[in-house]
Amino acid sequence: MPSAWTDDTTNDQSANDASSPTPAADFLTTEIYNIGAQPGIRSLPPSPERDFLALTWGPVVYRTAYSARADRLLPVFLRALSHEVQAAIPRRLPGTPKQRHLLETSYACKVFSDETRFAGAGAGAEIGAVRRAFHDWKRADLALPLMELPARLRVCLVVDEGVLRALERMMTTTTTTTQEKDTDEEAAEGSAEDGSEKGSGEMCYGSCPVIMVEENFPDRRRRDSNPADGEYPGWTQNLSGRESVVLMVYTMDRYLSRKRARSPPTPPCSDEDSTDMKLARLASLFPDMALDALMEILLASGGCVETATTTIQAQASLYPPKKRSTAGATPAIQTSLNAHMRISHLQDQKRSLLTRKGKTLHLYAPEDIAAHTPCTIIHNFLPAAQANALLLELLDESKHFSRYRFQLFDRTVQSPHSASIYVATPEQHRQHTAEYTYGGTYRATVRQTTPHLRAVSGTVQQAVNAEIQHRIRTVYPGGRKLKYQSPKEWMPNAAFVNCYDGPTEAVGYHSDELTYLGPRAVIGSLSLGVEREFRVRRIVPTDDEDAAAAAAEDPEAPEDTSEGRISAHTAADKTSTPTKAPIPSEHNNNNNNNNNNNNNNSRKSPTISSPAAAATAAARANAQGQISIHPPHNSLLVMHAEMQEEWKHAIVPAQTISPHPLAGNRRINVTYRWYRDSLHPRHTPRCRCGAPTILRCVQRRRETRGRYMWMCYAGYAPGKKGCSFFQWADFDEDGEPLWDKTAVPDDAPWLENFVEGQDQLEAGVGGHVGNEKGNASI
Ligand SMILES: O=C(O)CCC(=O)C(=O)O
Ligand SMILES: [Fe+2]
Repeated sequence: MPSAWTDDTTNDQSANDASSPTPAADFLTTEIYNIGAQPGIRSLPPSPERDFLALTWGPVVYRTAYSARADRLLPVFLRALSHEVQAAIPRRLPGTPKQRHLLETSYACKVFSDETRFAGAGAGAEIGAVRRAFHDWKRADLALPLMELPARLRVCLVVDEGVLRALERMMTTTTTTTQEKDTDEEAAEGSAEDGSEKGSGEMCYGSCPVIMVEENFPDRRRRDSNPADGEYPGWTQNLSGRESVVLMVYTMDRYLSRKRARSPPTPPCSDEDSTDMKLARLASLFPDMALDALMEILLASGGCVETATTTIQAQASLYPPKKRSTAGATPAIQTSLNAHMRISHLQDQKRSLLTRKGKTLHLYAPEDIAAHTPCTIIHNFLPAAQANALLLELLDESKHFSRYRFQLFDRTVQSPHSASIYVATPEQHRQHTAEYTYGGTYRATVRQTTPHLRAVSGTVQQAVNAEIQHRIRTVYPGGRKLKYQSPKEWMPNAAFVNCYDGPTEAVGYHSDELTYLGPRAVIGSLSLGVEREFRVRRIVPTDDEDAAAAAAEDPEAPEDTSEGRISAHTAADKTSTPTKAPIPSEHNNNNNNNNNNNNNNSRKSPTISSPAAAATAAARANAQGQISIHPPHNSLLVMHAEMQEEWKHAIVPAQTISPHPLAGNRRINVTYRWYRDSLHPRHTPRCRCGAPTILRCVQRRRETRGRYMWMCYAGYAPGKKGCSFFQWADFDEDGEPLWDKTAVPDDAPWLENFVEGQDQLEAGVGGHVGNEKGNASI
């Protein structure tokens, strides 16, 4: 992959330089950075093909000449083409040196070479074989959607005998006559450097013909590409001088050569129906098509059902559906499950069919993620420029991040990534460093929120509230919120920012600490930079496991502790061998009464965890298999109310990563959280060590499953010993703690959120339901 993307982007100047607004930056954004997030491409499983599509630009070439001479000339042609393109970059796509470097190094072409399929399919009628192959590669092999493909997927080049003959003539002429030096200095420099064979390096290839074939898919940005205009679907073919032909394809309004007569405008479609209604009409016309595909076509047709219908019919007649090729597919990876499954209330039952012991199921499509995990994902969440600005801001901030230390059995270890908490005010800063504890200690790195972090939190707040409401309507039993879930509007007032620098940085399986968020907490998680694997696995035992657990000695020991308290590896997860996670020892739940003040001394000390117990717990947690999500740059993952109690999540180490143009090897993740005033440490119980306790939920033991408890966590702080304090925690239906609030003085400062100008949020989906003490959000 492009070496330039591994450049030292810790240098702010270079990172900013890469995003300065120039034609080159514009090109990089539209043709590369945004491509990975395009519908379809973003749903491809990790593969060289996806990297090619998401990280490079350049033409797709079909070779139709297969003689010995062609074998010799094709590499010359490709080198010459690359040379032409490199030479044309500064002319056609001016930009900063960094941008130019990125453009130069991310150029890649893909050559299809298959004598049995393409031999002789050069020009004229036979070009149809190339068209069909090009089309099938995109539609059947890659399963890309119909619309809005990048330029390289709408134009292919054909190298036939004629093209190579012309090239050979030029080479002969060039080597036998006085060399006609390319007027373009850049071209000459490039050719000298590229090591081309003698004679090809300094030729002027501008006059070498190349066959260019365009597929005229409708493009929502071009009214005249509407299929209802009459000429759709169509292909055109050019014999063009090749100088910069590839760049011309990209730069000249995308499709340069098609001189189509403008048809009279399409009669306006009725716009009275809602999108749902239109979608329903399309679905009834094309019952075999997936709803998301229909939605994409509908959007690309400007919301017009008639246009969408014509598009689909034209596609169907030209390219009847072909069985999807499995060649090259990665085993055990599903790109989309929605052909088989739809969201319903039977999630668990369906998931159990999907995930199996020790196996990882990779999900990409948002509807699959929503159906089979406790998360929803929104791709392309922020405007691209805002996401990039936030990323750059946080990359800069990350030099202040720290690794937290925690006790792992008898060792003190560091978190395998760095992080910082962000809050809105100096008062909150004080509270987060001196009052809130995390896994038994105070956090050293707490920082005041940054401009972009703050600006984005309003958007996150709106989206998360909308997703919560949607989840309640479509997934939760009876269309009602879960027991203990807050009915109030979700209002983030702290952000945890993590930085994973390189493939080995990770965070092990954990659930996020509920101590200050309360039961059924929702968290908004924004991913920026490098795409990494976010894995989830369900920890609620199945009936079989219940039976086994009942017979076991240590039925309640969780696999690991709350967030971040896990070893620095998780390679174990990849191989299904047990994770070495610290285990807070079981609290004994035999005492199942509701006495909140009942300290149960029969609980073992939390520090007496052992690697063997961790292994058992990890193996148990692995029994139901795991699901892998791949949040791309600029995606918002909402961890819904069922997540923290019933699932664990991790960022697993990667074997390889695809560098991000701005972030290099780094991934930044922001989790927006809503700290509840009613769970401020001034309220929560203290243990016998005098330390604040943490809130946990019982999952393993059937009799007490779903109950919450306060427990001592001091034993997880480096060098400290904990006590065996344990107390049941009770909440009302809405997750508000049931304790004597009058005992707490009410003059303490309350939490404040980030967002200035609250009015912009009040229009948010789900309505403004009110707020504890009128907080605004982060
Ligand atoms: O980086 C991520 O996506 C997850 C981070 C996380 O789990 C956490 O901060 O608790
Ligand atoms: Fe987490």
